[in-house]
Amino acid sequence: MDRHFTLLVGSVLGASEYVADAIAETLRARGYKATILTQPDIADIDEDSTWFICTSTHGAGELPDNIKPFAAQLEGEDLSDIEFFVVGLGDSSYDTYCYGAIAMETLLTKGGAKLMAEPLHIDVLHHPIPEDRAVEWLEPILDTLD
Ligand SMILES: Cc1cc2nc3c(=O)[nH]c(=O)nc-3n(C[C@H](O)[C@H](O)[C@H](O)COP(=O)(O)O)c2cc1C
Repeated sequence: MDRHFTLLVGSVLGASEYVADAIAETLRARGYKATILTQPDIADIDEDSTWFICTSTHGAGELPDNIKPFAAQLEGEDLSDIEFFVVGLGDSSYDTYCYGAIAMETLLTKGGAKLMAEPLHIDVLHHPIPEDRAVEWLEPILDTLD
């Protein structure tokens, strides 16, 4: 019950930040601690916390600029002590749908981190209020956690 989540946000236009806010609110309502990092840096993450990636995709399947340095920090790191969740925002009209979220998942998994639930990819074409979809996905997962 004393789990601490660190939300690691990748966003250009702010939608993923709204989603991270809603996730943090949901976590806090359950008694968990939640910290949001909008300029994620490995040095700022509480070492006992569960990581919660929340990122959109921009460009041709690229991560938002604000999370790129963090992604670079993870290259080659031993992440075997890390447990993590992933929520990605994307638009399914792109061939590179949710590639940013997939890239983060791949990096973490490569480092040995443990994925705690099947990632959620939110298609903003079909979910005009992505934070509602994120909370709907998260609630039943939290029912089974700890
Ligand atoms: C210039 C541009 C490029 C985009 N490229 C992709 C893409 O390659 N793949 C994808 O799934 N979504 C893509 N999107 C959709 C965004 O990921 C989506 O609008 C998301 O909600 C933006 O979230 P943000 O406000 O947190 O950045 C793109 C959007 C824009 C404006």
